Amino acid sequence: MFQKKHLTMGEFIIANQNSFKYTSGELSRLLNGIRLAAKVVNHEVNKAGLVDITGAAGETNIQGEDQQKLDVLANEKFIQTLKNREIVCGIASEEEDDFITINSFDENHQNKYVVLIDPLDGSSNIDVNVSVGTIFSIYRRVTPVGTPVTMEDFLQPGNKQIAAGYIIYGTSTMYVYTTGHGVNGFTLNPALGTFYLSHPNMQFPEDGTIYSVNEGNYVHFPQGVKDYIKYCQKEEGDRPYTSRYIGSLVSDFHRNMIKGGIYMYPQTSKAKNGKLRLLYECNPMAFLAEQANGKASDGTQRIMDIEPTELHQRVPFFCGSKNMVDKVEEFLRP
Ligand SMILES: O=P(O)(O)OC[C@H]1O[C@](O)(COP(=O)(O)O)[C@@H](O)[C@@H]1O
Ligand SMILES: [Mg+2]
Ligand SMILES: [Mg+2]
Repeated sequence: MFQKKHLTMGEFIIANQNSFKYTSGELSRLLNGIRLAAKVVNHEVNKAGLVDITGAAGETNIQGEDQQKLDVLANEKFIQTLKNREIVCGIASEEEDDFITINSFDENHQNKYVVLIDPLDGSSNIDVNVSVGTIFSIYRRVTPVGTPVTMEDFLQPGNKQIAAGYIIYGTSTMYVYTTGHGVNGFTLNPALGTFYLSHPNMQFPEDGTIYSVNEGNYVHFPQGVKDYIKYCQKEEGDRPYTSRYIGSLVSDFHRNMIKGGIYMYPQTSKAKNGKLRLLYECNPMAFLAEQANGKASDGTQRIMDIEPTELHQRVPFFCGSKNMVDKVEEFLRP
């Protein structure tokens, strides 16, 4: 993998597209399409508060959540940009009840890729100027080219992903992705509008000292999670660990990947599958975690081996430094 620092993202994609099994330039164009939409959304996010793009949009999505104006705007920008790139045959989004079929310009369903997207992650942080993100997951279709895309193309296990990544709109804007050859991070130079390779070959430290969980739900957690949190807080060895929870999955994951830590969104007595969505939150973050020497599980099994059954299904999520995820699985074992 060619990872010379300060390469532009465009140069990096071209330099490395031969490491990709189906090299035809289509995946490169798809990754570049996401980069374009990310810049448009970044521009909007940066002026949140100045112009009327904060607050609720007045609609609820299929999850029963109030859609924020930026959820809707980001959803539109990514869908429009991907539609125009003549590569995608279908898109599924957190903000769309059902998947969207995208036909090729020649009307013969020639496109090969499906994209699953969380257009704006960390919606509860939009209005309070805390970092948010976008998460994406890419698969090759399983139904034959020349036919319309079907649900089967979206309900693939995470271990079939060909690429995944996120954009973080934070103190700087970064694009972090994998195509199954490690994880690389690119930082946007806002003056030039160009992403540069700033974080080559990102790796989770095997051990960490940060745990990220919404402790406000503590009383509703399974006993094993409660015991693990107590373990993190115990004065012993390199503990107590530090509690850090931003409330944006992308941002908590990003920090933990750099510093070493674990992010948890467990099941609760109120939500037996937790909150996070398997297809466009947990699978892409799990692919990145594993490619960065980390680990992701639902407490008992590998996230990427879960056979999906629904577009918006939720799963408990434990993700981060390998030894920390092993430890919480130990506490969760009956
Ligand atoms: O407020 P809670 O219940 O702790 O949930 C926070 C979690 O929910 C999310 O906001 C869910 O994602 P969306 O904002 O895309 O719906 C995660 O980013 C975050 O980690
Ligand atoms: Mg999300
Ligand atoms: Mg979202």
